[in-house]
Amino acid sequence: MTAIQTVHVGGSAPYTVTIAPGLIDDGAVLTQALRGRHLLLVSDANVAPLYAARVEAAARAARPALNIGRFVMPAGEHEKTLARFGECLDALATLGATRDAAVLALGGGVIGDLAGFAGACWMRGIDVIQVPTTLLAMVDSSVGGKTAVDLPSGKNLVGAFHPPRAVVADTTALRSLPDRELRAGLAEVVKYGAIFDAGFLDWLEAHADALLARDDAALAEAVARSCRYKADVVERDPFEHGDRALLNFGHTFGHAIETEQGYAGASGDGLNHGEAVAVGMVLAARLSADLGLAPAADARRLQDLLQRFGLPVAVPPGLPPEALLARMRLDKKADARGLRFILWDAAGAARVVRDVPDAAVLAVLGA
Ligand SMILES: NC(=O)c1ccc[n+]([C@@H]2O[C@H](COP(=O)([O-])OP(=O)(O)OC[C@H]3O[C@@H](n4cnc5c(N)ncnc54)[C@H](O)[C@@H]3O)[C@@H](O)[C@H]2O)c1
Ligand SMILES: O=C(O)C(=O)C[C@@H](O)[C@H](O)[C@H](O)COP(=O)(O)O
Ligand SMILES: [Zn+2]
Repeated sequence: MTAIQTVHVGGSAPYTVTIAPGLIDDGAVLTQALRGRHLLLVSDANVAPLYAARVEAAARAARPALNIGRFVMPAGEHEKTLARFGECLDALATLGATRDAAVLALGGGVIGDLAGFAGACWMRGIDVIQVPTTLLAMVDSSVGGKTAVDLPSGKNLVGAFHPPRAVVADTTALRSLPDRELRAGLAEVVKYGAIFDAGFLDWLEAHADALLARDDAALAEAVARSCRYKADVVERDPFEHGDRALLNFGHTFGHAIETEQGYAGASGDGLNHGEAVAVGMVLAARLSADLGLAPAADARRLQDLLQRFGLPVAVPPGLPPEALLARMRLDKKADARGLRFILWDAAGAARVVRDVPDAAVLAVLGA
């Protein structure tokens, strides 16, 4: 029996992450933050048939007067676009959503980011309830208030910080998740160990088989621990002026790969976000070793763990190092002084590093 777990995210707009089996049918928890009469459920074409009717029924049972609309879009990173964002806003207009309305994001990180951004923009900001259904969304994207859509020129280039009013993670939703997506989520779980806590890497190594076998208790613990790491840093630094940037470990490389591949992860012709981050973390760890900042053994340890989780650890063929470096210059961590990298001094101890020579970056990219 897996118990209910809660993680409090403090700060000026506090909220609770509730993690337990069965929450998709729990109207009281799903609607805990609702203030008005309108709710737009946003989901994708894979998730909606599995869970949307159950969420709607539970919400209606708890709040019979609720006027619920539904916006369902095609699945995949290549759909996290301004055009779909516009359609989501149109759905809010059709619903007649007032300023006390809420958006409920039911799905993975693509839905959470896009619906969250719609919530941030509709009438300059309405409430957002995140109901993550992928491991990646439970451990990372549903928490922290980063919302965005992609442009062809770069990942998450249009977005806003807009914290949710509640996060409701039903761990039984992970049972229908494709294996590939489970592994992608494990990449962001590994990230917390890599940047904050080598002891968590020990735990992941010890529980790798249980996690891959979708053992309920192991998954629930991985979700709750990950949310705690994220809540801690987001609470200290909600707008990424400081150490929240550490959550971007592996992302400067990973985002460049995703963008260069045209966000083709869903079709299998490219890496998805978690996979690209896995490659990026290995490159960041190698770069740290090449620069003499960290032991090469720690990079090998990270690579071994990611491989054990079935994740890619090398740049896919056909992506020229120079093209990836050019993509990285439009990363949100770059500023007028140039690129900033999240590197580490050792496993569990990440930091921001400037003035990394291009040659060293190109070398880990395979030039
Ligand atoms: N805002 C943040 O802080 C943050 C953090 C990490 C990642 N992200 C973003 O999240 C996105 C990646 O999220 P993702 O990995 O969840 O991808 P995703 O949303 O594309 O979901 C992956 C796939 O799983 C399917 N799916 C989702 N839940 C399912 C379930 N329970 N059963 C069956 N199928 C299911 C989806 O339809 C999709 O095909 C990227 O756009 C990334 O940039 C944002
Ligand atoms: O919450 C954060 O902060 C993160 O960086 C989490 C990342 O896993 C996530 O992919 C995020 O969307 C990347 O942010 P970006 O600012 O580089 O787009
Ligand atoms: Zn990420």
